[in-house]
Amino acid sequence: MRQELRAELRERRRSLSPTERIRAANDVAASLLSLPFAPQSGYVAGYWSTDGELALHAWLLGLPSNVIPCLPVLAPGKTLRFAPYFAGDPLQHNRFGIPEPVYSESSLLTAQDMQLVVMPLVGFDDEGNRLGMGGGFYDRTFAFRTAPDNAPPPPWLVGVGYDVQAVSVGTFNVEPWDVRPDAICTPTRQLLVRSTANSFSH
Ligand SMILES: Nc1nc2c(c(=O)[nH]1)N(C=O)[C@@H](CNc1ccc(C(=O)N[C@@H](CCC(=O)O)C(=O)O)cc1)CN2
Ligand SMILES: Nc1ncnc2c1ncn2[C@@H]1O[C@H](COP(=O)(O)OP(=O)(O)OP(=O)(O)O)[C@@H](O)[C@H]1O
Repeated sequence: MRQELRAELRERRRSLSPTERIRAANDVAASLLSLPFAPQSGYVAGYWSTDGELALHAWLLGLPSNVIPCLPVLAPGKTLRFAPYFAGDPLQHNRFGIPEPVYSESSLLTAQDMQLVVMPLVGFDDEGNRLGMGGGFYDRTFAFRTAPDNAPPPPWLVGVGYDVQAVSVGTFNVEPWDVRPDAICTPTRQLLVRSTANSFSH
């Protein structure tokens, strides 16, 4: 069921016009930069948009100068690590054909090193539940944010997608391993699931 829904939602985001994409990238950048927990220093991670994903270049350009942007890198065990990336740095394709920075093992950063991570959405609902590409990469990488550890942020996790990726609550089942983002930003909405490090919301 998740697979059919993913196919439909991926098709929806691929079919948006260039004008809609440019506007969405600017609006989401403003939304991300205005989050109550937007970091002023440290490492943050975005993603290199593919398959119609909402592009993050406008957000990257607007980051405070003490913030170091990173991109996800495929790591052993179907997890992610992160490598600093600045415009113009060399890239290489991973096994999904998604560009990653050309990195040395020793320069890789872990999930715990990040202040904030933007996670691409395939779908989401009004309770802030997230549907991804289906690899479980983000879920595995940030499993320490869910039971039994329930570690508080950072990293703050923020889902990003277009408004057409919204579905009603119950359209997809939430699984025990699903990591719920702390916020979801779309071009028109900023859904705060949790906005302080101390408060747990359900
Ligand atoms: N831009 C971006 N980068 C990302 C992710 C993402 O969702 N978006 N990821 C988020 O997890 C990780 C990669 N996860 C992925 C999981 C599945 C597929 C994918 O295209 N699967 C194909 C078929 C599988 C295959 O080629 O073996 C498909 O579903 O059609 C791509 C990336 C890390 N980097
Ligand atoms: N913490 C975990 N430990 C082991 N396996 C996991 C974990 N989290 C997810 N998985 C596995 O990953 C698979 C895909 O999970 P799911 O459908 O939730 O992916 P997704 O959140 O859509 O993808 P992604 O996180 O890559 O964007 C599931 O079959 C699940 O068994």
